[in-house]
Amino acid sequence: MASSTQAQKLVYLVTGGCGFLGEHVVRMLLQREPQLQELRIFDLHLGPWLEELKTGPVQVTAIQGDVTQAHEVTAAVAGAHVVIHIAGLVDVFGRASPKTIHEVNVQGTQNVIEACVQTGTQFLVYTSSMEVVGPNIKGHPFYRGNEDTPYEAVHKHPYPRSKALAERLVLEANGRKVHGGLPLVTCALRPTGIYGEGHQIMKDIYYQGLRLGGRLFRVIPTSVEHGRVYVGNVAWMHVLVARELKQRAALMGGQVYFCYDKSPYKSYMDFNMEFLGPCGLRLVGTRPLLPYWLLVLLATLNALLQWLLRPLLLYAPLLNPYTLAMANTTFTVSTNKAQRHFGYEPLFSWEDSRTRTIHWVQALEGSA
Ligand SMILES: NC(=O)C1=CN([C@@H]2O[C@H](COP(=O)(O)OP(=O)(O)OC[C@H]3O[C@@H](n4cnc5c(N)ncnc54)[C@H](O)[C@@H]3O)[C@@H](O)[C@H]2O)C=CC1
Ligand SMILES: CC(C)[C@@H](O)CC[C@@H](C)[C@H]1CC[C@H]2[C@@H]3[C@H](O)CC4=CC(=O)CC[C@]4(C)[C@H]3CC[C@]12C
Repeated sequence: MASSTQAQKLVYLVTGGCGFLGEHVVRMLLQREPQLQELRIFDLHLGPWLEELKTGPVQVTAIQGDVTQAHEVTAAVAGAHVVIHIAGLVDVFGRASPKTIHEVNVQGTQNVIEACVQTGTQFLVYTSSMEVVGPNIKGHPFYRGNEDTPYEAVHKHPYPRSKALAERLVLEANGRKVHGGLPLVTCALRPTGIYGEGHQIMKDIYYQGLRLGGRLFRVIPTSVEHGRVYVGNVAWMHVLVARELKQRAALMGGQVYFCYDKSPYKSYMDFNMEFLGPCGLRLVGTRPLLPYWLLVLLATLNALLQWLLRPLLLYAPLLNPYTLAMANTTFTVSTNKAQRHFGYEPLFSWEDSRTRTIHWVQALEGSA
C-alpha cells in the first residue's frame, strides 16, 4: 500500500473495478497513488478479493451497481474527485445483444458523464479501445500508426461502434461546467489487445490447446501483426493520467492516448505462444493450415450455429467472422504521445510482463 507524507485527500471511483483490467487498476492505485484517501469500486459483479483490500490505510468502498442505472451511478460518483470509467461489455463473440452492448457501453458512459456534471466531479478518465480506430470493416491495415494517423474508422460490429460512440461522448464532454462551476476535464485511453494475469481469452485458448493434446493450429499468417500491451502497463497509464490530468488539464483535456509498451509486434497467436509455449503448448504449422476461404466458411457456419442454437444455449466460439477479420488484419501502434504529454514510461519491461504472464498461466488449474 502507498504511504506518503502527502496528504491523503482524494476520492477515486473506478467503474468496472472487478474486471480483468479493473482489478489491476484498483491494485495499482492502492500501491502507487499517495493522495488516495478513499477508493470506490463500482461493479455489477463484486469480487470476493475486495475484502482483502480493506485492511490498508485507504478506505476501500465496494459498490455493487449497474452503469445503465443513472441513479446508481450518480450516488457512487457523488463526492469523488476522479472517476476512472472502465466498466464495459467486452463482447465480440455474440454473447450479448447489440442493444445490451449499446446500453452498457454508450448509455452507461453517458450516465457517468452526467453524474460527474451533476455532482461536481472534475476529472474523468475513460477506458476506450484501439477498436475505436480499427481494424475497419474493409480490413485496411493500421501499421505502426499513432493517434494522428489518418485511417478510415468504419465499424458495423456493435462492440467497436459502442466504444467509438462512448469515446466521442467523453471527449465532447471535456470543458462542460460541472456543479460548482468548474470545467470537466476528460480524456480517453485506447489500449490495444491487453494481455496478462486474468486475461480470460488467453485462458480459453490455453484450455483449448490442452483439449487438443497440447497443440494449437496456425490459421493466420505470421506476417499479420497485432498490437498487444501488458495489463500492468495499461493500469499504470490509467493511474498516471488520473494524477496528471489535474495539473495538465489544458494539454490533456479532451485528448486520446494509445496504451503501449515494449511488447513485440507479432500475430495474435504467435504472441500468445510466448506464454503458452513455456506452458507446454505447441503451435502446429509455419503457415496457415487451412485456406482463408475455408476459414471464412467455418467462421460463417459458427455464426449460423450461434443464431440457430440461441433459443436453446449460448454457442460462442472464438472463431466468428468478426474475430477472424480482426485476427487477419494488421493493427499495431507506435507512438510516444503519452510520454510527451504526461511522462508515461512502461512500468513493466517486456521480459517482466512475459514472466508474470507465464507464471499466471502455469498456476492455472490443469497446467502441466
Ligand atoms: N481486454 C482488452 O483487450 C481490452 C479492453 N478494453 C476496454 O477495457 C475495459 C475493461 O475491459 P476488460 O477488463 O477486458 O473486461 P472485463 O469484462 O474483464 O471487465 C469489465 C468489467 O465491467 C463490469 N461491468 C460490465 N457491465 C457492467 C454494468 N452494466 N455496470 C457495472 N459494471 C459492469 C464487469 O462486471 C467487469 O468487472 C472495457 O471498457 C474494454 O472495452 C480496451 C482495449 C482492449
Ligand atoms: C480463432 C482464431 C482466428 C483466433 O486467432 C482468434 C483471435 C481473436 C479471438 C482475437 C484476435 C484479435 C482480438 C481482439 C483485439 O486484441 C482487439 C480487442 C480490443 C478490445 O477492446 C477488446 C478485445 C479485442 C476485441 C480482442 C478480442 C479477441 C480477438 C478478436
